[in-house]
Amino acid sequence: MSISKNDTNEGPSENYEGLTWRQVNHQVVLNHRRTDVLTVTPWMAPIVWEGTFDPLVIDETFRSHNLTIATTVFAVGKYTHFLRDFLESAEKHFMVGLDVHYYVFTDLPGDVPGNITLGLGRLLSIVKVPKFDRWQEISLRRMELIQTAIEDHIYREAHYIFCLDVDMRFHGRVGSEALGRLVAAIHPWFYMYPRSQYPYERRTVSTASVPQDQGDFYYQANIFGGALEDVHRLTKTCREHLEVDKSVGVEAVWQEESHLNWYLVKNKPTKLLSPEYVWDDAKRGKAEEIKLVRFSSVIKNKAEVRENP
Ligand SMILES: CC(=O)N[C@H]1[C@@H](OP(=O)(O)OP(=O)(O)OC[C@H]2O[C@@H](n3ccc(=O)[nH]c3=O)[C@H](O)[C@@H]2O)O[C@H](CO)[C@H](O)[C@@H]1O
Ligand SMILES: [Mn+2]
Repeated sequence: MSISKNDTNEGPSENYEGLTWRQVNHQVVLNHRRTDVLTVTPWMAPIVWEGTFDPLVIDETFRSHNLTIATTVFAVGKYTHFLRDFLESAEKHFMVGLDVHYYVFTDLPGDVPGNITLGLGRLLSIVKVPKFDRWQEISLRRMELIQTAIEDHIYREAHYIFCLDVDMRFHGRVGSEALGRLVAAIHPWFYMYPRSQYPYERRTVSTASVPQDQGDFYYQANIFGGALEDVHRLTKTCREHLEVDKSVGVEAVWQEESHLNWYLVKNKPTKLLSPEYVWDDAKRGKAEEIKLVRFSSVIKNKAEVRENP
C-alpha cells in the first residue's frame, strides 16, 4: 500500500528524500528528519539529535516499564560547590517522569546541599569516598569506584546507570531517548574534525592506545551510561587498564576518558548522544546543527577548584 497525502496529518512532500517515519496519534506517518547531521552510525546505532525522536512517544514507551536510572556524580573537595546547580537543573530536565536514584560520591558529606526538593520517585544517596591528591587521580578513580558501587549495591537498585561530571548544568531535556545498552556522547570540540586529529592516547605503552587507522568518534567522558551489566563491564575493563598503566608508570593523555575511548573503539556503543548532550559553555560562536543545548559544562576557574595545576 502506498501512503497518500490523506493518510497523514502533515502530508508527505512530493520528494521522499529527507523524510522518515514518525508516530502521530498512534499512527506512523512520514515526517521531516535531520539531513544536516549524521543520525546513524555505520554499525546502525542511532545518534540522538533534536528532531530525530518524538518525546511523547518515547516517554510513553518507557513509562510502563517502571525503570530506575542510577545516576553517579562525584563531588570531591571543592567540586561540592557544583552540586546545587547540577541537581536543581537535573530535577527540571533529567529523566523527568522516570525514577532516578542519584549517588553523590564525596569526601565531604556535610557539604552536600540538604534542601534540594526532589520529585516523586527520585532519591539521593551519599557514598563516602577518599580524596586523592591530584585532580587527575580523582577523575580517573571514578571508574573503580563506580565498578565497585555497581557490584556492592547499584545492580540491585536500578535498571540503567548514567555517570556524569558534576561541573555541568542541564538546560534541556535529557530523557528516555538517551537510554540504551551502551551509551556515549560525542565530544563537542572534536565532532567536526577528521579522525587523525582525535585526541586518543597514541603511545603504544598505554593500554588506551588507539592506532591512527582506528576509531569512529571521540567521546567525552562527562556523560556515559547504559544497562548495568554493560556499564559494569566498561568500568571494570577501564579500571583494570588504568591499573596496568599505573604499574608501568603511564597515565593516559586524558586519563579515564582515553580508556573510555579505547573501550568504545572495541565495544561499539548501541546509542550515541549528539553534542547537544555534552555541550560546553566555553564553546562560543554559532553551531547551526545544535538546535538545543541540553547538558553543558560550566566555565570553571580550574586554579581555584582543583587540587593541583
Ligand atoms: C577540556 C578538558 O580538559 N577536558 C578533560 C578534563 O575534563 P574536565 O575539565 O571536565 O574534568 P573535571 O575537572 O570536571 O574532572 C572530572 C570530574 O571529576 C570530579 N572531580 C574532579 C576533581 C576534583 O577535585 N573533584 C572532583 O569531584 C568531578 O565530578 C568532575 O566533574 O579532564 C578529564 C579528566 O579525565 C578529561 O580528560 C577531559 O577530557
Ligand atoms: Mn568536567
